[in-house]
Amino acid sequence: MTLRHASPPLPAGSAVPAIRAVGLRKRYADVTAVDGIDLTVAPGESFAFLGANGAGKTTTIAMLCTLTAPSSGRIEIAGHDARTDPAGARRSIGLVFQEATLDGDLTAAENLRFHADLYDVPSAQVPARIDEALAVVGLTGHRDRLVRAFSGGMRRRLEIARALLHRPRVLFLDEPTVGLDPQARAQVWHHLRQIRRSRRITLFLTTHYLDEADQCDRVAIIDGGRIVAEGSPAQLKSVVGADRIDLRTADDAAAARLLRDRFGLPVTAGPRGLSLRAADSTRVLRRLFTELDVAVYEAKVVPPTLDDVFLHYTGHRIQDGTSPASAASQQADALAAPPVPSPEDAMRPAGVPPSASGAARSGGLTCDPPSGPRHRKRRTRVVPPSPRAPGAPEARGWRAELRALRMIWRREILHFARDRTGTAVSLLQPLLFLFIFGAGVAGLLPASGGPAYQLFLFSGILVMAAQGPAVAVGSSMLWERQNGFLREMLVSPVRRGTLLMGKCLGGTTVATCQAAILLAAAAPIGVPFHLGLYALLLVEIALTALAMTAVGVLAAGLVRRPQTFGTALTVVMAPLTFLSGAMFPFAAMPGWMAALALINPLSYAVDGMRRTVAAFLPDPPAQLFQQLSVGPWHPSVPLEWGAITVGGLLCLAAAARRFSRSD
Ligand SMILES: Nc1ncnc2c1ncn2[C@@H]1O[C@H](COP(=O)(O)OP(=O)(O)OP(=O)(O)O)[C@@H](O)[C@H]1O
Repeated sequence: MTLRHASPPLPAGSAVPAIRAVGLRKRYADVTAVDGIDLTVAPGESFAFLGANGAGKTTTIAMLCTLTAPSSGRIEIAGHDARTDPAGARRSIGLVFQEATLDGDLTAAENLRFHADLYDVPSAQVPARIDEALAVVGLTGHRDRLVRAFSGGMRRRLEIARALLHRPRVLFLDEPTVGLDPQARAQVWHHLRQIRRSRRITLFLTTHYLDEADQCDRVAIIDGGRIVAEGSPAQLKSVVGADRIDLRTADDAAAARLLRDRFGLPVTAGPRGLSLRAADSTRVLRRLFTELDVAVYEAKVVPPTLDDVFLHYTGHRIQDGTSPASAASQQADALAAPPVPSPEDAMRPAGVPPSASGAARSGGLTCDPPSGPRHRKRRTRVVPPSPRAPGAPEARGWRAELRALRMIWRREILHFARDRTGTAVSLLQPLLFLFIFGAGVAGLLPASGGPAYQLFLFSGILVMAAQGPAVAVGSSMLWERQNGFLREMLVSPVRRGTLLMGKCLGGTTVATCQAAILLAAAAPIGVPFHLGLYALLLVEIALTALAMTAVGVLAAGLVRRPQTFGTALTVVMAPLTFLSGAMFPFAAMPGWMAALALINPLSYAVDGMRRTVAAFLPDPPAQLFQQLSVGPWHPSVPLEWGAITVGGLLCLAAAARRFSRSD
């Protein structure tokens, strides 16, 4: 049975709740993480979701923020239906994730700028908003420092600043202070209080810290995926009602016996003395000092806390750690902390469940029917569609999407420009192939070409240099998923297709730049200097990079872990490179290998570039520069590049389709 204090009436003029969820449920393969949650949060309210580890807090917040699709149920954020108008819902929310989701390789200001562009904050306002957001969280002096050098508390404050930048109506905070030291926690809360004072923003936070929940207007206790109690901290505590009296006496055993037999009060003994509950603690204390035949050294009255409320409704204390998902862990919790009976429980007739007595006692409570399978159907309500929230921004147009695309692209370029070591290392392999492997093999082939072998190798080296960083975009997406940054993009109102396109264009540009650096090696190995040739090679490198980036992002949609992606990449790309004709001519391949080369897309890129180089050579050795052929037919160069481009675009479409469906 769920006990709920009636939600406060919405403030005048705000008919649209900040958050409304009805019958929210999320089922993973073998776990029901959220099991039928209904809640309404008014604009300007602060609302805490209090629950132990695994209770379903993060899953609920992920659904409310449109990051995870509910298995069933309905969500509205500031009047926007999360299913039919996810962009509207996303524009209305700011989210501070449980794990840091900042880009450590960007500065604080760059992280904020990135966010402003994703949310299409008017360009003219962006510098002032960045200054303001940094000032609100006390980070003005750290504006141009790389975030990777920030402490945990500074990162969390920067995330709060970022979440506020687009002026959301609702700020979601998932365990905002988890892992922070007490000083950093205090700072975060100081800033949150300031933000609440200065803006009429709705705060929705999940926490398992009681003091944080205690500061909120309303608290919902979640256990096993269900809300078991909801109300203001004072209302919830009033359900427990009784104060706790901690006693130190001259003889605890005798005192406990007397308290039970003479006073009729259930007592628990602990390492720090005796504990009992009393609704009228003042009267009980007076009796203790006058009527108990055992000396009382110390008596401490502790008013009910949210932990007592939590214990009352869940049967375990929140500090006990994980939510008891299984009967075994429930037993362990029960053993670790047996529930202290409240006075109502003590007075309750046998057979009446504890929460029923609480409901009977507390005025102003609303009581949902029990949530067993028989009753669940009756709880499902149909919520009529809400009008659009007043002042809600217009739907995003193509300009906003273009702006986001440019920013995502720019971030890739910034990473590339700052990672000089990475660039140097990835250029090393093709250079080693060209100058060491190439020079060595050239010595073996004096009759068929000699130094011409390096000319032959050159196109393969260019493809290799473009292909590596291009495919690696898939790996970077998986790392971003793992370190959380991808969620910053996914929770924004930007279309997923735009996010993917931005990553692809960024990857294509970086890969093209890397391979273009190798054009500097063209003259030393004898490629004639001709601007037309260099321009053609640059276009071909870019087409190769685009196609391989698309392959990379498609592959990223098929695996979950970046480590798996890295291994798969080595296993797949090494044979494809050898089978592409990059290092030996098609004519030298045995029949089975030549057949495989024909179905290898890299072969067409290598062949296309090689034929471009050959067209500018005065006398290319025929044996080395033999074209790729399907029987007697030689595909033309435009056909080869057309096939590569179409193949790349098909991969991109498949990747976009997969990306738009993933959580
Ligand atoms: N992607 C997933 N696949 C399978 N089970 C999941 C997934 N995400 C969450 N769960 C399960 O759903 C339940 C609720 O998890 P959730 O992360 O929402 O809890 P929480 O209250 O946020 O816990 P914490 O305080 O530790 O973050 C847990 O049993 C968890 O193992």
